[in-house]
Amino acid sequence: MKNIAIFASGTGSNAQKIIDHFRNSAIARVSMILCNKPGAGVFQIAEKEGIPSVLIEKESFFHTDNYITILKEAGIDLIVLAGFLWKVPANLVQAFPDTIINIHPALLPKYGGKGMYGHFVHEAVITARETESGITIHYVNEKYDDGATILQERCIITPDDTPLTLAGKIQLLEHKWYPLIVERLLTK
Ligand SMILES: Nc1nc2c(c(=O)[nH]1)N[C@@H](CN(C=O)c1ccc(C(=O)N[C@@H](CCC(=O)O)C(=O)O)cc1)CN2
Ligand SMILES: NCC(=O)N[C@@H]1O[C@H](COP(=O)([O-])[O-])[C@@H](O)[C@H]1O
Repeated sequence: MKNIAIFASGTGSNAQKIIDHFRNSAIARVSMILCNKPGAGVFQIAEKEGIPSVLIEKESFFHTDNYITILKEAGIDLIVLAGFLWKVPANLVQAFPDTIINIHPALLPKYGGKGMYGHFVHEAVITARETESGITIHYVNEKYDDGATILQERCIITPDDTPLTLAGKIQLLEHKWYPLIVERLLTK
């Protein structure tokens, strides 16, 4: 049984889909949820699902190895970032080589980097009059959105699309593909 830790900062819809995917699975389980935003919706998901949750404290996260210790002692096999809005520090990246993944709501390398998260991404894509967008699932390195790509899936943007309608198209792709990629990585 593999152990998954999910890092999130918001609603947690991707976390919920991953939890649902591995419910009653012999392959893996979501054994920990970590979040840096008190009151974030993902904490309600953790409580509902009976999954231990951790509130990430900024100073400790960026200046100690405390969370590395927590994750190692929990026997975490894969760290899944799902709307986590802080840069994972180098010590954590180095402690879990090729074991941290992220989902980005655009087709990297475009529309990535500092400031490019959530609705900001979709607004930039619509403003640029792109005819397609999509998702990128990638390994996490010390930089934002710079790690090796694992999967990209695309969606068409129509002239009547807004940042909100595009977000809906992107979310459907995320919810379909992220759980499948997590399982593929844990069974290869
Ligand atoms: N070391 C890494 N850490 C993280 C990565 C990564 O690729 N490497 N991905 C991000 C997720 N992400 C895009 O996919 C992303 C999230 C947030 C930001 C950003 O600009 N954040 C703001 C802070 C926002 C806040 O605190 O509310 C900032 O850094 O000023 C960019 C990209 C997760 N971590
Ligand atoms: N650059 C990072 C970024 O923008 N991540 C995005 O945050 C959302 C989290 O939604 P959720 O909390 O409902 O899973 C997702 O759309 C994810 O792609």
